[in-house]
Amino acid sequence: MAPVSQQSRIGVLALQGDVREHTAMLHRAGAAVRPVRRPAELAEVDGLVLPGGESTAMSRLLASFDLLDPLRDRLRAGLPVFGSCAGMVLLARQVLDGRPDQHQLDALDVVVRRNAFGRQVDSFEADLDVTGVEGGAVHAVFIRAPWVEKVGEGVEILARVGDDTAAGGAADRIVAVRQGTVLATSFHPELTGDDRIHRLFVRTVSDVA
Ligand SMILES: NC(=O)CC[C@H](N)C(=O)O
Repeated sequence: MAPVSQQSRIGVLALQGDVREHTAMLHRAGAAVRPVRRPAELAEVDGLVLPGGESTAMSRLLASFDLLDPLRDRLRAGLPVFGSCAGMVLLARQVLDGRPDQHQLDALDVVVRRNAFGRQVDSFEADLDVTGVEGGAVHAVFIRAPWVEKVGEGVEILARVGDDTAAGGAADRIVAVRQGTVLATSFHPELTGDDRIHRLFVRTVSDVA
């Protein structure tokens, strides 16, 4: 098999959010990386990352850059995608506390609660076991993070985090999921210098490319 770097062209949606950080991690994970801002750029990639940032802003920009329908079409056709935080919100079938004008990509059969862990000041870090990631816990950074409130049948839960502020006692919240070639995390693996989640995604892309 040819090295991953020659096989997989992975796009990073470059409209808003932490595009640079994802780009650096994908390079480290051995992928050829392209910024995606236009339909023609989207057409050329074998996988796509939707970065962390602000999902309402990103969804508006997707519409104004004429990317919404082409992206939905490619996702329906099986384009592998990884969304972190705001990216997870965009991929979800439904968002519980989304803005009424927020567009959903509906590529992941989950219901998410946006800003579920609270506001910017409630950002936190935690060490998580993530299914499919070997070599010990993943240090996860949560910034105004969503959690997954409900998963559909084909969705695999990869990680949970304890929420000790939950009403009625501590609860476990779902913070990483996979459905086929769609991967999503509530947290930001692009910010911690640990490229194992990006490697997992690059492997997924090269398996289907
Ligand atoms: N760090 C993030 O990506 C925050 C996501 C933000 N809460 C949103 O709804 O888009």
